[in-house]
Amino acid sequence: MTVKLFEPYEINNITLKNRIVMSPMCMYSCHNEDGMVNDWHYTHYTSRAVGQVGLIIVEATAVTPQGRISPQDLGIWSDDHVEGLTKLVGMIKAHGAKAGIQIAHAGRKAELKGDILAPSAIPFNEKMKTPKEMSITDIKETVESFRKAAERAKKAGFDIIEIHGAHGYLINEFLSPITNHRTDEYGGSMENRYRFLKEVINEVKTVWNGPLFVRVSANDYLSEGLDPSDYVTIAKWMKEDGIHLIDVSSGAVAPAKISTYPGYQVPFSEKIKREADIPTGSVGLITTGIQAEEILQNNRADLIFLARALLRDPYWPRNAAKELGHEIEAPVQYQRGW
Ligand SMILES: Cc1cc2nc3c(=O)[nH]c(=O)nc-3n(C[C@H](O)[C@H](O)[C@H](O)COP(=O)(O)O)c2cc1C
Repeated sequence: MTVKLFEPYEINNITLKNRIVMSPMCMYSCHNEDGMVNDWHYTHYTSRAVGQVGLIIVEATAVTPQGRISPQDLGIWSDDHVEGLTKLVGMIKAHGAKAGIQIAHAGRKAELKGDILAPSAIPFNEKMKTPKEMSITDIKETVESFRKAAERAKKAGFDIIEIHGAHGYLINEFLSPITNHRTDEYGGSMENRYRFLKEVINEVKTVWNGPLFVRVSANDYLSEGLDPSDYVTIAKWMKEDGIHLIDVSSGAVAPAKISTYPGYQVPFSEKIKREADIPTGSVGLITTGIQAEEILQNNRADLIFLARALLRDPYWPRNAAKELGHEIEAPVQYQRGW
């Protein structure tokens, strides 16, 4: 039986050399609150490319200054960001990985000075600021900022764009009835709550024809929130709107107690993949090659997204290959010691 984890994967004319994806992870490492890439980012991302990860997705990168989660987040809200991102993409690709970027807006979970934005004026918890309810102008401007971010990502040479629609940030806040109490065309029915994401997708697609992913939180873990069945419907709409893959995460739209265990989000990916008939990525406590291979062999996801496992071990792919009895070529520099 071939080892699927190390088979190439083609998506919308881009070929990944294997199915291993570095999941987006904020590094909160910008200096001067300017959103600029610095040496930390070059080293951090390039070392995972050297470690033979197939696709590196650069962390949640803010489409507006107000859309940062923290002042140290990476930014893509200005043309000044393109130069550093171009160098980063070049370094990632020089080591054989494809480069992706997650474009994001933090919504009511921004921990910043000044106004923060959300579909409705409901704070995340009692310690956080009450956001301003977005006007139609705020909505239109934010949708446009996603398009401009995509244009800059294209200029920087990224292969893949992922829209951050998960974890209780702005897009997730529009989708969930817990955080969206609007009475206009952006609130009420699920179709109306999807409208903001639909507009972001359509706007991004005016400038981007490469692979386009969306990360979702497929379960709010609260009875009044969304569940994986709702996300099957949303995934069908996203497929119609031209999304190529759904990266399936969960939670964080509102405080909720959940228990996590190895592969706890895999069933959500499996359900969306089967019932909406769209490629998915699975993420969450996937730590071994055998676990990753089981998910792929049983068609429960198309790509394996790894976060903390790759923080601990940039050479995770090499170790997973050993575990699965599969040979992968070492980078030239390591051929004596791989
Ligand atoms: C330090 C850190 C930063 C993260 N930042 C992001 C982010 O920028 N965007 C995102 O969608 N998820 C983010 N996540 C979530 C991860 O991408 C991933 O979904 C989660 O950690 C579960 O995967 P794991 O069990 O492999 O770590 C972050 C996680 C960590 C540990």
